[in-house]
Amino acid sequence: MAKLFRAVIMGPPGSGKGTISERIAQSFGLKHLSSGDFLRENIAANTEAGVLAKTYIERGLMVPDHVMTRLLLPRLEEMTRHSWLMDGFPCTLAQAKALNSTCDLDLVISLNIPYETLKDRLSDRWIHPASGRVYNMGFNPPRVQGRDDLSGEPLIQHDNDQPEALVARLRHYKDVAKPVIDLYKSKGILHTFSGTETDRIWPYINSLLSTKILSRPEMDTQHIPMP
Ligand SMILES: Nc1ncnc2c1ncn2[C@H]1C[C@H](O)[C@@H](COP(=O)(O)OP(=O)(O)OP(=O)(O)O)O1
Ligand SMILES: Nc1nc2c(ncn2[C@@H]2O[C@H](COP(=O)(O)OP(=O)(O)O)[C@@H](O)[C@H]2O)c(=O)[nH]1
Repeated sequence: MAKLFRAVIMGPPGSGKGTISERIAQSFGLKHLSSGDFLRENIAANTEAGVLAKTYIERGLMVPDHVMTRLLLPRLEEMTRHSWLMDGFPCTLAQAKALNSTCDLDLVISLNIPYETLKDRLSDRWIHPASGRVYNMGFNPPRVQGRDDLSGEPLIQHDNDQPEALVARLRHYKDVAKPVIDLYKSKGILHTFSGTETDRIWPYINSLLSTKILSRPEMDTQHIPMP
């Protein structure tokens, strides 16, 4: 059996982690795992960790490391037969160390996007809160303005996506991500991509992954695109 592939995608808010993860999942058959999705599922199901996480998210705060690891690591440990790409975790050194003790990562993608680009994208980001699906009025608009494509429910904007909150969020990202990036650099698995447009970065990520993921048929067949 081909070796399973484990990857992480990192980057500041608005850098395109979710957008690029979806493309990777579609093209390479990896399962796209998202910390935000796990949190939303747990909040909806009223689990102990979900109830706790909600109190932080409602205040616009990061969820504490021990809650994140308690929530995510058992789920990752269960995924013994799937290759996956994790988006949104780890985002602190403590989370990275906890993940390290659970699995060996093959690759880390780090997105390096200029501030002005992040500001423009996020001020135009619309979200379907129940699912976390994201839209951008210029880049990937919903089919019906202001409505989620699948459910038809209204889209919202987050206050913390607006420029006033963004500077603090980016500063926080830089502070907490730096030691994580240094750790993955020292392990020799970090690949950084810089640019202002997802469509221009994507071919480079695509060709990197094409060299790393050789045996697609062994992967989760549900996610393999039809020929
Ligand atoms: N690894 C994590 N550690 C702590 N808190 C987290 C983590 N991942 C997500 N959260 C929390 C903070 C977020 O406000 C909330 C929802 O996450 P997410 O859906 O990734 O949205 P987001 O919009 O804040 O991130 P981004 O702007 O990077 O896409 O969950
Ligand atoms: N204009 C523009 N918007 C983009 C591009 N790539 C992603 N977006 C949008 O920018 C926002 C942030 O992207 P997202 O994937 O949510 O980033 P994340 O916060 O890192 O997960 C979303 O509204 C995307 O639709 C791009 O190349 N150009």
